Amino acid sequence: MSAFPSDPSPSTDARTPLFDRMAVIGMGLIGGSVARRAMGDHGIARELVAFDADPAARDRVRALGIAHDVPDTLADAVRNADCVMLCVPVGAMGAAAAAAMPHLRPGAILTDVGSTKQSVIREVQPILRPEIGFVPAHPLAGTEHSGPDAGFATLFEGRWSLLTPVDGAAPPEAVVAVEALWRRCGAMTRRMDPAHHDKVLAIVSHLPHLLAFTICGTADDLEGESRSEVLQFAASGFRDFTRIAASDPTMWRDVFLNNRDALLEMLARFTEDAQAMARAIRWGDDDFIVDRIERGRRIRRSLIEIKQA
Ligand SMILES: NC(=O)C1=CN([C@@H]2O[C@H](COP(=O)(O)OP(=O)(O)OC[C@H]3O[C@@H](n4cnc5c(N)ncnc54)[C@H](O)[C@@H]3O)[C@@H](O)[C@H]2O)C=CC1
Ligand SMILES: O=C(O)C(=O)Cc1ccc(O)cc1
Repeated sequence: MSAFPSDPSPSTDARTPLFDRMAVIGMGLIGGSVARRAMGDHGIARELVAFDADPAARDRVRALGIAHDVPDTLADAVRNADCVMLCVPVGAMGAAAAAAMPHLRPGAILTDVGSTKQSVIREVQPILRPEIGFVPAHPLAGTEHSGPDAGFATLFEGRWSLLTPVDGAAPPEAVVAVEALWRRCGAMTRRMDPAHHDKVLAIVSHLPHLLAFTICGTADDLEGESRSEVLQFAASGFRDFTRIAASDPTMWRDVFLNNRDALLEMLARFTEDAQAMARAIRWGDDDFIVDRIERGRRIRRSLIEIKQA
């Protein structure tokens, strides 16, 4: 494995590419965004190869010109790559890693962008060849859109990318190289324990998506006039939920099923808190209600302060 220097700068200047040949597997929102960034001469890869299991997606990637090469097999895409990034739904990570493994060249780095980290590690680690470095990662950036047309090169700018390296799964220089890759995508990086990652993401991302899907379902179940009025008079609160609820079903089914324990724990806590709010409304407990709303406002203000800092 070649030695990669530590690269703390988030600069986007053209420079010596980190990788000679990088392969992106799964050319949807995230893979398509990484590919567009890498094709934009940000010192990421000299050659960007892309593969998607869906032939229509491969054709679209060719038409968009967001990869140097789009082979028809995963084996051809990963062969001779020094970095392979899996950008498929988390439920497909194990199969994609297994399909790639025999064709990876010794010293190659295998990384992923999955929204859950323990499940991906559980599936990839047992099949990892000793001469391959595996560096799990997760960019905290996305939209409700999916597919090859949804990506854009600036998606990761100013956003976090969390790395959850596992002892013995990759040499230190492979972890540094993946950090450098995300910085060249414009992201800030942090290393995190995989179990901790899954707990944090359960509350900041997975539970909010679950709530959005559920509230839209609840509104959709209303009968007659009330149901049509939901759409007619939807104010910004409900609209904000519908944006999140427009996200890809396969991706989110996989996230929920692959972060089951942490998500169910957060859902149980949420349900308890929602019940406490229901009780306060029933009994007219003004102080409790105001206290909860003020907490929400404080969190919103501190988020805006962090963004402006
Ligand atoms: N959408 C988002 O906002 C974010 C998603 N992620 C993670 O990134 C990954 C990709 O998500 P998106 O790009 O949003 O999904 P997407 O649905 O836009 O794209 C996924 C692509 O993977 C392809 N695919 C599925 N199985 C495959 C396989 N076995 N081999 C090759 N290609 C395969 C599909 O045909 C599709 O084109 C997921 O693991 C997701 O959890 C991470 C951060 C944000
Ligand atoms: O669109 C949104 O609101 C998101 O929350 C994007 C997102 C979705 C999944 C992730 O794992 C990370 C970020």
